Amino acid sequence: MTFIEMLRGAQQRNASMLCVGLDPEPARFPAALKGDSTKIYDFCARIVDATADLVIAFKPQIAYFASHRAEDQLEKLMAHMRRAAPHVPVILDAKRGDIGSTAQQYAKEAFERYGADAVTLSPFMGFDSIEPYLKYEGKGAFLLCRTSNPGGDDLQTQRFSSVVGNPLLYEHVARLAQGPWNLNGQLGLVVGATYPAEIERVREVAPTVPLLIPGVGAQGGDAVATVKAGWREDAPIVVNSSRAILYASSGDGFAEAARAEALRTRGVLEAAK
Ligand SMILES: O=c1ccn([C@@H]2O[C@H](COP(=O)(O)O)[C@@H](O)[C@H]2O)c(=O)[nH]1
Repeated sequence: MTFIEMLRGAQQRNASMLCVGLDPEPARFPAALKGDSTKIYDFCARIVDATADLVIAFKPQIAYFASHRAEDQLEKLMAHMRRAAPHVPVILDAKRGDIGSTAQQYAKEAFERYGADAVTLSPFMGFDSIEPYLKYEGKGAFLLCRTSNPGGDDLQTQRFSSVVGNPLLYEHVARLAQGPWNLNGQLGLVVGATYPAEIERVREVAPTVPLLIPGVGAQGGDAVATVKAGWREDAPIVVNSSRAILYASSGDGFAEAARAEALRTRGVLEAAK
């Protein structure tokens, strides 16, 4: 099954466009696990088990594992998600971008080592830095387009004057992902929930690619405006929330609190369709 088919399947089965982001910070774990980086797997597996029937996808952010030398726990978590929630696609948030030969290694890491269904990529180095990922049939790749952080303005909203029509850089990325770069329908775009007007613009330029939309929850993005701007029957949107769900409670009932927050967020998103 391809990544897009998995997304559509999970969207329907779980009536959801919510993605739970797995950004484990041991310093924020509940008392029994607090500060212990050997418990990253245990913490994340509890969150996965508590929310697997509520999500369109899970999104582990690789830096939260690598910074604790916990790649082995990420491998174990990927295997757990595959076993416990086989219908839920996993997007590895790695934001890779490098020359082709190195990109081949990153693609192998994402799809073979970790078994991810999709990966996030920076398009900054051009098509030959993306191509190695597209060789993995059925896997997905989300290109950074209009990111959720304020610094996104530094480049992404600048005019690209050498291209016909003088598009903004993020509009140009959207156009490439909708058309010439999207050889086998594997590409999607990352657009921040903190910029709903730009989500709407991206949807005009790229009407049929899936959008990964981080920024609701801890970053304060507007969930309702996000759905109004980006949701389409025929092109999934994947709205990510990480910290607001993971750390909904710092008590022993953290997994139950995470489920309650995921249920609430899913409800807000669905009601805005
Ligand atoms: O534009 C972007 C791209 C990626 N992210 C990632 O999403 C989550 C957001 O976490 P919250 O706790 O919900 O704020 C995190 O992993 C980022 O690296 C993003 O925020 N914005």
